[in-house]
Amino acid sequence: MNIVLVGMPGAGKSTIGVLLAKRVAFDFIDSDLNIQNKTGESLQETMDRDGYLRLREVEEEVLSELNVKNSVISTGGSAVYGAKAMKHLKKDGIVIFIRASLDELKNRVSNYENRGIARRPDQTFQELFDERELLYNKYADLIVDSIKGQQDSMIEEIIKALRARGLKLEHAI
Ligand SMILES: Nc1ncnc2c1ncn2[C@@H]1O[C@H](COP(=O)(O)OP(=O)(O)O)[C@@H](O)[C@H]1O
Ligand SMILES: O=C(O)C1=C[C@@H](OP(=O)(O)O)[C@@H](O)[C@H](O)C1
Ligand SMILES: [Mg+2]
Repeated sequence: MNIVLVGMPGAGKSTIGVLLAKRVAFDFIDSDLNIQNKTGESLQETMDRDGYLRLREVEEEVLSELNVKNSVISTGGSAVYGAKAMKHLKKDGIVIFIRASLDELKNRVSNYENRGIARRPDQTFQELFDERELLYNKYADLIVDSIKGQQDSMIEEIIKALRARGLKLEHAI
């Protein structure tokens, strides 16, 4: 069984993911790095040359090809646009929506224009937030609020919720 983190850019998926993996003695995958490995370039370079839809396409390929167990998978914020990938991840994974407020995200993502977010060029942060909120909720098995400076207690909350769902986590400390 895997633990899959979804949510907006800046929500804390990568930060929480690696800490959580260490806590529960799972492997850790940040799918953004897998994408860069596959393309041999940065996410921004892929998007600059081929557009944001191409980045979403590669992301879906990478996620659909994952064949892992006992792993925490921190996805990129646009992963939920890939229905096939999400179906694949949900087959053997619990999906956790790391939910941050729009205001908190705005503080954390200061460089919205050039941070490599896979979005329509005319789309505002608010519009993107609203569009994606629906998708994160649709795929989430669990929702955990991303509280400023509270990474440790978020991890406690996740472990508690996973155990309540029957996940063994026998090596968790
Ligand atoms: N709970 C939190 N409180 C304060 N800052 C956080 C929290 N979680 C993440 N951050 C910060 O927000 C930024 C984005 O985090 P990151 O893990 O890269 O998010 P994501 O992978 O969801 O885009 C980083 O600078 C990180 O240190
Ligand atoms: O939300 C997005 O469109 C994206 C988020 C990024 O990952 P993080 O969510 O980890 O920042 C990365 O996958 C890519 O730049 C696109
Ligand atoms: Mg990330």
